[in-house]
Amino acid sequence: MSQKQLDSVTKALSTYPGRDKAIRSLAFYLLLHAPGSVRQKELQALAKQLSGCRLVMRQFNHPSMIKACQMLLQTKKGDPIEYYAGAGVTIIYTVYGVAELIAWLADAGILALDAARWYRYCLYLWIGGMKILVTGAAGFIGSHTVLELVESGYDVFCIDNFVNAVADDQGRPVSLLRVAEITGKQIPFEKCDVCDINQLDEIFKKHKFDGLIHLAALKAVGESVAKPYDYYSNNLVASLNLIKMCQKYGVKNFIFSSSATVYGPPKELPITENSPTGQGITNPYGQTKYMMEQILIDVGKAEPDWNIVLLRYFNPVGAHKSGKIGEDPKGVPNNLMPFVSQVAIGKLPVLTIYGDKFDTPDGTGVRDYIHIVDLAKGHVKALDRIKAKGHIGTEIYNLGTGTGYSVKEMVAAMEKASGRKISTKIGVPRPGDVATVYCDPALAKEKLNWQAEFGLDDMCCDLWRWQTQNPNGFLEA
Ligand SMILES: CC(=O)N[C@H]1[C@@H](OP(=O)(O)OP(=O)(O)OC[C@H]2O[C@@H](n3ccc(=O)[nH]c3=O)[C@H](O)[C@@H]2O)O[C@H](CO)[C@H](O)[C@@H]1O
Repeated sequence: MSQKQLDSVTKALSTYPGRDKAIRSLAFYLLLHAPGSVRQKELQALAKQLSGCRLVMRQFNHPSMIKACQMLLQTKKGDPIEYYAGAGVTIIYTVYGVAELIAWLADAGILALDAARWYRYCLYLWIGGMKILVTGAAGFIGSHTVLELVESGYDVFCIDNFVNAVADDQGRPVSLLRVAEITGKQIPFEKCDVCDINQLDEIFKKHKFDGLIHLAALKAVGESVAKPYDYYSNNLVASLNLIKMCQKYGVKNFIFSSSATVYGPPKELPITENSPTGQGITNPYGQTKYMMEQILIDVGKAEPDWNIVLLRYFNPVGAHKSGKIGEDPKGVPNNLMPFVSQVAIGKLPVLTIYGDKFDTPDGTGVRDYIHIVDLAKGHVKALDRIKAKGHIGTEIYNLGTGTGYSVKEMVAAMEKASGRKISTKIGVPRPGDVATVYCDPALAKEKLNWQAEFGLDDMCCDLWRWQTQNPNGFLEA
């Protein structure tokens, strides 16, 4: 190539207005979506080459970058708006360039870092962080979800009314303070009851949310039977208020925390998203989840430009591997695993197994237990999908592992993780309990590129670490 040709190529590359945005975006798109593709290997190789190509092309921009910096220095005294705008853009590009270089070096095996994560950071820098309102943020699912959101580059704003969370002496949520400790980032929080529409309005007025994750709800199955009014009014009013605020302030991305309970007693196994819902739900808590699904599905039809994702959780257990956040039930736990770990640590004397005559291999109930961190990541993936696609309408996903374990298997796994004997006795079946529940998580794998990564041992070891490091939950903080 002659010098003249080289000069014109260099000039074209450094002045092309879109520069390599298209290549870069395509590379990230392929990296994020290739795992579900049949031509996964080829696509990933192509993505790597495109990304490498981007780095090479960047070199051509160096002279123009230097010139831009010179111009920036010259405009300093003249026009402050031009100066600060220029400085802002230069800083963003520099941060982006460094993140991308790290991603590429990790991808090439030169740096021992998680390349996918660094590519994701680039993507977030490029598109800009989305600001997500998280309701019920200080709870078990909330705190883990906030942590994963922050780690993935999302901006969060957290609200909680402390109905099921612990505050320190200054009224701050202890779980989210721990999340701040783990992530090294501040977690913005305001105490708010989602049923208080005026307070909610103030919050929506102050912040420009790009989406929300609605987790705030009363959730004790037995209590809901005793206090149906509280459950219907709290869970439904809270959700309706949020829908109203979203309409008023133009927030169009709504992730809702639903539950496997909407399927009622399963008619088929594994349960898919197309399995029938709403039949045989035995308690008001489950009914509120089902009703909210119906309401959101209708809102999705009336607001075609909204994105609504209904996440049907199976049985979340475990804790973050740091041992700093975990499930902190008030009083005697209703769910199996918090009960089991409290027996293991000696806070409770014995676990009553609710029936051993079910039609299962060992006679005890079988459930699809999922590690809380996997569950939390499902929310991030739902937002990633909205971000990547722009518009998805209303979608529903099962978040489970697809594997069922019995009560006896769970107790044995916890004995192994804790190294302690867990006393059990056989009781009568709990009203409404069914023999076996587990899901088919294939749709979430296909569309969200999400699947549970942690197994039974991780669930029990992480739960045990949380339990031993925090024998009284968040109270001693
Ligand atoms: C019908 C229903 O709405 N179920 C809720 C309940 O599911 P599950 O009833 O599936 O969860 P769970 O943790 O209460 O029980 C799991 C299994 O352990 C058994 N067990 C439980 C406690 C105990 O002290 N002894 C014992 O043997 C129980 O019979 C079942 O076979 O909790 C989930 C959260 O994790 C969801 O909120 C579900 O919506």
